[in-house]
Amino acid sequence: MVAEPRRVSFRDGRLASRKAEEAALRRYQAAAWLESVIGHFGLSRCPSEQEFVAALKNGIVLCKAINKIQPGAVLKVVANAPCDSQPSAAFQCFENIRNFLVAVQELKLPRFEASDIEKDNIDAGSVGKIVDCVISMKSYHDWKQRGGSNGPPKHLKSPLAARSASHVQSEYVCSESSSTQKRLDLIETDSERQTKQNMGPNVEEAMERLQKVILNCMISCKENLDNDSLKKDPLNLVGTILSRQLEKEQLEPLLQLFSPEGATIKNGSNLPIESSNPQVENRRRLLQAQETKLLELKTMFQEVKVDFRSLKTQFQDDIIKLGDNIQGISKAALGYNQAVKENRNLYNMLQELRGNIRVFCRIRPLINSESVSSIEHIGNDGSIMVCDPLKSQTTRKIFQFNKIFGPTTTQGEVYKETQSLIRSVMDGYNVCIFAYGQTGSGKTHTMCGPSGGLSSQELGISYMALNDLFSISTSRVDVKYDIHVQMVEIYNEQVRDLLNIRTCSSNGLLSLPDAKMCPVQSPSDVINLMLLGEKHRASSPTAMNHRSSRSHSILTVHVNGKDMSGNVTRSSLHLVDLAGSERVDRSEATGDRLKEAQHINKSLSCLGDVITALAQKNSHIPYRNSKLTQLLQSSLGGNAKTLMFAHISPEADSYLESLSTLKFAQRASSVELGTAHANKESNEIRELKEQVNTLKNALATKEQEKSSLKLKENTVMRAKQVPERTPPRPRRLSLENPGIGKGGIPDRKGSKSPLSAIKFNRDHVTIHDSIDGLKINTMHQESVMQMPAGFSEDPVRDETEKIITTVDTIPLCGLPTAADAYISSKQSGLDTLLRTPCRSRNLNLEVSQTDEPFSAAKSEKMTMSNATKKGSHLRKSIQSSIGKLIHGSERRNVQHSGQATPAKMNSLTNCDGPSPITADLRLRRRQSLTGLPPPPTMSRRSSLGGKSDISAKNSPISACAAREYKLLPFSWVPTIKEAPKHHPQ
Ligand SMILES: Nc1ncnc2c1ncn2[C@@H]1O[C@H](COP(=O)(O)OP(=O)(O)OP(=O)(O)O)[C@@H](O)[C@H]1O
Repeated sequence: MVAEPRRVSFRDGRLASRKAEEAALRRYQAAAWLESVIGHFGLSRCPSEQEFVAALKNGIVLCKAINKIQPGAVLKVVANAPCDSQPSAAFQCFENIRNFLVAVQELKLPRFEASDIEKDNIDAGSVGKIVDCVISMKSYHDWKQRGGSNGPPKHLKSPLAARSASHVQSEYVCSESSSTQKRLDLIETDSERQTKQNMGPNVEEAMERLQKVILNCMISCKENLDNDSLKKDPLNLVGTILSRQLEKEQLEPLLQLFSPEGATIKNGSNLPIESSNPQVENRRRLLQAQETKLLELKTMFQEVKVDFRSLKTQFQDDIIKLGDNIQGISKAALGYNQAVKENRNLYNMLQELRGNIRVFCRIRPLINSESVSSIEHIGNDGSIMVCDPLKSQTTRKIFQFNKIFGPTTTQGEVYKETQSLIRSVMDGYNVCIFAYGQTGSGKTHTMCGPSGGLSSQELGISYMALNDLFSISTSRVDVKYDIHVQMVEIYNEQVRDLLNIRTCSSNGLLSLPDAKMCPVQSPSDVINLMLLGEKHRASSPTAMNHRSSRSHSILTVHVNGKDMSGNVTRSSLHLVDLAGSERVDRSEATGDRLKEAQHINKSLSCLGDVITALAQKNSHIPYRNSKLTQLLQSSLGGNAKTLMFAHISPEADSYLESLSTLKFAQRASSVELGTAHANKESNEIRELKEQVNTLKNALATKEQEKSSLKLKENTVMRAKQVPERTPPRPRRLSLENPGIGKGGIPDRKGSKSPLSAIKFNRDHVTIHDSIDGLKINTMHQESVMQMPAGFSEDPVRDETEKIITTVDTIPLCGLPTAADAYISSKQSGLDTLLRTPCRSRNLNLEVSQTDEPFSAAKSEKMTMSNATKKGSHLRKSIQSSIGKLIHGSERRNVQHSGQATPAKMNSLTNCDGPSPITADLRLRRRQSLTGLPPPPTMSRRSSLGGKSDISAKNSPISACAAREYKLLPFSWVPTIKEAPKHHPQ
């Protein structure tokens, strides 16, 4: 439809300016009223249309105003909602306006449409409606203030409409506009009034609305506003106007209302317009507005959706990247953790190799859960951070140990970490575990469990350790274990047996000879013994602990194992529950308790001194300052594996004690004990020991017999009283003098004999193999905390250890096995045997006679194999040698030497008969003894009588001497090679 060009006349111009004036006047009026009601809201006194609309756009002012005149009209005013481009803000504004309009409607005041105030390009009509609404609110307000008298307020419409309602006095209406108003009043004709009456209240409202619409239409269609047309056919005029307007606004329902018969009024396009209820219409409009809004929102939503999608993609990309990064970081963290773990393992290994005292720290739970803890952090790597929470300015201190157990750690978890150490007892290691810490910090809890608590969860380390030892002993079917238990306490510097109540007498070494050694067969035996021991242990209540141990208790478990092949292990496990250090002011100890506390503190201070001295590697370690340090000496300075549990009370008021414990523990962890050795004894060593023992006994018997023989001989001689004395028998000399002094100890001064050469040889060999084994035994002996001699060791072993200790001091080099053999034999009487022809022990010594450099390993190997193969043969030969020594004559010896055993046949061919070498050696020996050149021929008799050496070649002593020469250092060997030259043949 093409719009008709508008005719602009002078009158139109005047009217427009008038209308503008009117509108402005009303706007000012509305603004002034709003300001008077809600206060200044940023609008000038004479606002432009734009300013006016902008100030009311968010609906806050309007809502506030209507709430003033009708409190609670708008329940929810969305404050501070600038109607910017934000959808949420726009929606809030819309909410305000909508609520306002609903309230206005409820008050039956003229209203405008939400779209009127939201329009970006405002028009006069819309602003006019808003102004009308405000002015009507003002009227309503005035009416209410007047007490609601004189009927319901008349609402002033737009300037023109206001004039038409001429009955209503308006102070703001200028007198100049009266003529115009009069003209406009024609709108409300008599017939109209009649219609209004017929229509009822709804229709009245619809009429009002229609008036408004018409007015707007008239404003925009000014050409029709001449008196004649209005007077002639106002209905027709209005119809025309409306039909035009309808094109624009589609106000069919209103037009239908306007029709007096309710008949259909044709619009410009002659289409029927359906009648409608104004409320429905309002709703429809509202709906439309909302739909529009919804569409906008939909569009916005679509945009947001797109944005969201892109954000989602971006987010997913970021997540993937983040995942990759996290994976990288977690890999690095894993690697780091592994490195830390390896580091710790290596550190622990290093400590183990060095033999450091291992230190575990255990923190007991707070007794009063409301107290403040001084433990700030417990690290997985064995670090602990403490601070004094009672001081505002406190420095944090960090300590590092092998392991930290927090307050929630169970007994089982603690034992798990200790298990490997305890298990090594079964492999022959000495182990010492001691619990240290202030009174009440949980030492007894760790070692023995809580008082009376013997459930599997609560058992202390001691019980669990013994259980474990028993389970290992039953699982190892090839080893037979004997387990014995001792339990003592140090109470006021006295050592007391807890399993057999009496005070142990202590010698200078503070051994426990009197402590009862109880064999145990099962864990229940142990539990019974421990309960007995704990019952006897001194404990009393103090202010710090209701069951304070007043003594140091030491539970020692001795484990002796023997396997099928006869290998033996001996080890011991010391489980020490120290008494706690205490500040007597805090423990409130008096009388006996005070005395106990003094002794406890003194002995712990001595322990501290020992630890410090060990840590500083001092030459003097003050073990003897207290009974405790004396008892722990082997564990602190020996070859044992030692573990210390440092116990901490986490309470803030125990901070100083905790700090002192941590410092002590740190010092202890730096103590290097040296590598621990297993106390293993092989079967071979044991056999050798047995042999030594047998030989010792044989020697003793022989000595006895020899002295009795001598006695007999003297008696016979004395009885015969022969005037011509028989010349002394060199044979006797040869038996008695060389090498053997009184009591079987070789005469070292007789160095002219080949044995002296062996002595020389011995001086140049190194202790090896079996000597080492014996030495280990010595160390073991030292580390067994000097337990009762009767129980732990046999005399032979003691003897052997003495021997080794003596030998140890002699600088030796080369020929280790020879030295070993010599040393063992010399002390046990074997030196005599060395001169006998049937000593398989010498087999290995043959090796040294070759020109090739001596191979220690070869020799060792030979020694081992010989020792194994010829074990029984050795024993036989020793026995026969002893027989010979006691009874044998040279002749028999010669004969005997001729009857070589298979072993001898193999290896001692040179010794078995007269050979050039043996003859030569004999000659040499005789020469060395007599200093005379050897005669060309000598009878055997003369040899014995010292006159002739004929039979010397057949002498077993010579034969043996020949072997002994072969044992001598390399300087002897060339002489042997030269022997054939001097051979009488
Ligand atoms: N890890 C723990 N979990 C639960 N309770 C504990 C723990 N450690 C110690 N306790 C409790 O704390 C109290 C004191 O412990 P305990 O008697 O073992 O200390 P102590 O160091 O041996 O003291 P004292 O040196 O005076 O003998 C006990 O009641 C014990 O049950």
